[in-house]
Amino acid sequence: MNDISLTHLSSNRSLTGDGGAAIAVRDVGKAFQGRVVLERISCDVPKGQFVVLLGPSGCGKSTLFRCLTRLIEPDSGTVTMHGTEVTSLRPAALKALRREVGFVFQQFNLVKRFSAIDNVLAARLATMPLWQVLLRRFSEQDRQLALACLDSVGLIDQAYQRAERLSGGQQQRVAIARAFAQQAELILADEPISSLDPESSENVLQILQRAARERGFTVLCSLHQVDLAVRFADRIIALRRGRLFFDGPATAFTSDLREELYRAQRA
Ligand SMILES: Nc1ncnc2c1ncn2[C@@H]1O[C@H](COP(=O)(O)OP(=O)(O)OP(=O)(O)O)[C@@H](O)[C@H]1O
Repeated sequence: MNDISLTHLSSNRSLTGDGGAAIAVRDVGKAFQGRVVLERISCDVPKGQFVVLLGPSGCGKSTLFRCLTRLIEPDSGTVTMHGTEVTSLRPAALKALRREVGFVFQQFNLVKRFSAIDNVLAARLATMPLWQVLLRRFSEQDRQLALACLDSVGLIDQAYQRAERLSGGQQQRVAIARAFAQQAELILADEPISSLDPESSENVLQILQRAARERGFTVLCSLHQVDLAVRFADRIIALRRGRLFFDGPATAFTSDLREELYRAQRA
């Protein structure tokens, strides 16, 4: 891999880590038709860490996830990302902020008939002038970056394969490579392994973990698999019935707490 690609593979922030929060959530509340789904949630996602959001089905994970970039509008509270208060942004600024976030979805959201590299290059469209977009004229530098991103998820040999011919795990890795190519500081991965087999799941989580540890990305990822969360995450945020249940290092999320989190749901 050449120098250009290596340079561009890190997120824009310093790898030394300056502490502080990439995302600060303060007193966020949300109700649907009068039913409270999130109750005054406050938590931080520290810069450069791999943070997993956990909790039983229906506890409000997706709602909180979507409130972060206002795909769902919170009723109250504030969300701040890298010092910008997301909750007070006007539509154009909000749109620009969303472009600074690498989203990874459960269903990959790839263009199936495009090759892996073209899907990754799609991340560069927002930075290109319209005429280049229309002609799909990507610069050599963008192509090198896309190849480097595919290489970093172990898919360099599949770069010109159509997305629809790749396995689910491979497609999710292309989606992660696309988020890398965006050079966003923050990756939000909403249940990225829920449709993958165990081996592919571990592979994807390893890639996200390395993105934080070795490249300085901040990664927030919602999961259902507690064991994998404890194994891979630096930090865990757990919700129970719309309230914050746990927010701390993964090593402090004991088996008793795990039991309690899910017992509460059954009660
Ligand atoms: N648009 C909506 N309108 C009404 N109720 C909603 C809406 N979105 C979510 N809910 C409700 O809010 C609660 C929390 O849903 P949410 O999807 O955030 O939970 P979750 O923890 O992500 O669940 P899962 O793990 O099953 O995906 C659920 O009871 C759900 O039915």
